[in-house]
Amino acid sequence: MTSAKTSATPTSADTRADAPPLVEIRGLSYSRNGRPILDGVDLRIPRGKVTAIMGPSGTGKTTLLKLISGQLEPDAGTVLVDGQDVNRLGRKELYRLRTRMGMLFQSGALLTDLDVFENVAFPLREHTRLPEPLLRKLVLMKLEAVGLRGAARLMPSQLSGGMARRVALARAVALDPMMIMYDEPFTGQDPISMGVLVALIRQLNDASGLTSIVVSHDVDETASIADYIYIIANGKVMCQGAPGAIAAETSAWVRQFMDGLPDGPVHFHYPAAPLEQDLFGDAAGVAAITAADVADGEAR
Ligand SMILES: Nc1ncnc2c1ncn2[C@@H]1O[C@H](COP(=O)(O)OP(=O)(O)OP(=O)(O)O)[C@@H](O)[C@H]1O
Repeated sequence: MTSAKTSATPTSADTRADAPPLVEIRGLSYSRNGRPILDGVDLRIPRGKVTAIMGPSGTGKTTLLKLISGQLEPDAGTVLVDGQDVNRLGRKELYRLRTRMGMLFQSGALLTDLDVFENVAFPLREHTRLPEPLLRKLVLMKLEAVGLRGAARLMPSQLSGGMARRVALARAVALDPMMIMYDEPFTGQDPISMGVLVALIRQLNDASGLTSIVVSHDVDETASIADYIYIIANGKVMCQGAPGAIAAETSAWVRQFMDGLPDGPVHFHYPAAPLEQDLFGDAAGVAAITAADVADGEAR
């Protein structure tokens, strides 16, 4: 008799190569005040993996996370999360789905009048009716996972920036979400804290069977833990691939972004008249920069 092969955990079953992605985005467009931010973006976030979304400042990465969590509504396209179209869900269903999405935003401050323990306990008290002894165990386990069980009774004002970010991370995973979205998790961290956070994101992802989306400008750190990278610019996916493939990519645009080169297809200089003309010509030279010059400069 042959026994059917069963997976040890639901997570290992979900991460099969043929499993549908946890997040699937098709033809997503979004504009603000008539200005297109995202323009026909297609993207797949596989289960159990760390997917990085990178791109220049102001290119719509945070906007994309807000569209995934249903905080914003797209002009066109669909966002499927765990098979559910977030823009077709009723309020209650969307709320329920959101409790399964952990978020760690750069500005995700801790509640200053609650200690570390109570900050992590907060979502559990809000969304569950767990008996106190069980809640206590869960909070301590989450704090243990980020290395801060010993800091449970400290107040946020007594924490370093890196510790505060780790407490926020413990709080973000308190409800055991299926996925976690990080928006610039390394900003303002010293190299040691950054190294700790980088390792922690990968560790939490793998140990808890999470799916992680990391939006970051920190190219090397992010590439070091990502399974797959999307680079977004001008409202579109400019490039995508495994970190090795992106590292081997030769396009001038991708090289400028990944290698942090000050000049390239994205210009260092805002379009201007020749320097000699500005310095030694008449003042009209400055006024002579027309809207057409600017448009031409941006198109180059
Ligand atoms: N509330 C808002 N009102 C109007 N415009 C906005 C608002 N929020 C964002 N934008 C604009 O939308 C565009 C995309 O912003 P978004 O924050 O998504 O970019 P980003 O890629 O995350 O940038 P960064 O890397 O600097 O955080 C930017 O041009 C920004 O100015």
